[in-house]
Amino acid sequence: MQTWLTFSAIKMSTDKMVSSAGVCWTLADDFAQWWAEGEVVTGKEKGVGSVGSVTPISPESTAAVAPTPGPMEQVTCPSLVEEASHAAVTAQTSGSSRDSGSPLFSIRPSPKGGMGAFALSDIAESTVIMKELALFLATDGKGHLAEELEKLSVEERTEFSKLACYELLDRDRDTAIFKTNRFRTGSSSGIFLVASRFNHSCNPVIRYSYDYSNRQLIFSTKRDVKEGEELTIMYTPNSQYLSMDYGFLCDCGVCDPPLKVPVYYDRWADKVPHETDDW
Ligand SMILES: C[S@@+](CC[C@H](N)C(=O)[O-])C[C@H]1O[C@@H](n2cnc3c(N)ncnc32)[C@H](O)[C@@H]1O
Repeated sequence: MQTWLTFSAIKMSTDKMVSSAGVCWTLADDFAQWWAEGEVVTGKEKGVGSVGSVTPISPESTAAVAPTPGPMEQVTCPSLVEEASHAAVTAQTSGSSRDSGSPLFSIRPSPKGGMGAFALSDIAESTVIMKELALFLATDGKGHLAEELEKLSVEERTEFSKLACYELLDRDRDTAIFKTNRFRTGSSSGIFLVASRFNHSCNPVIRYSYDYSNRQLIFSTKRDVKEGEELTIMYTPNSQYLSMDYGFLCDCGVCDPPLKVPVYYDRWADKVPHETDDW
């Protein structure tokens, strides 16, 4: 019998509570920092413009081969549902705001494609369903990803290679996996093995923020969730980038016409953790 990977809500001790100061972060602040530090170096990072009005770069620099998705081989990662990875264990033990130890969600095949996260019970609005440490952080800088991958154990490296991969993002498979799954964590991006399994919706169920103090990605519900519902996040507020950056066309039904893009949005910054509800 197959056992899905499940995630429990564990009561947080006071010292593990996240300070709001640690979570608060804006793209504008961070962009100013990269710019000043000269960390804006390659590919997507070559934003043009000033903080607050970042000019989108052309699709070619992200999906060099073609702007529209062709047939792609989706890594469905069958073994993920049976093995608790390093990050999964971290996610479990990092707890949530709910007192019960019962599982809140499982990772299993999704009708959207590949794997997805699904609620195992009704979950109330504003529940922290997961806190996850990064498997690693890396920039797009030449060689940095390879350097970080070198540091992983064999098991961690295997988990990374099982993640979904939109192959048109890069000829190098590791880089393509990195780009398909990364979350922005300031001047670098992080790979979070469990968070990587959450699919996109333009009307997502989950909001996510990054806690710099504890280096955790925090997922919480935006509204009440019903048992069995897929737990989705928003990768980008502009659905036209989903085909170029992730290889699928959005069929959520709420993004046509496209969602309003806030002025501070930089398309370099897909999957930017945030705290507000304004997109
Ligand atoms: C970060 S992964 C998300 C988890 C992925 N489904 C898996 O199996 O690991 C991103 C990939 O998931 C798929 N995906 C995510 N959201 C989707 C959606 N709303 N509709 C179709 N495919 C989606 C796309 O293939 C995308 O490249």
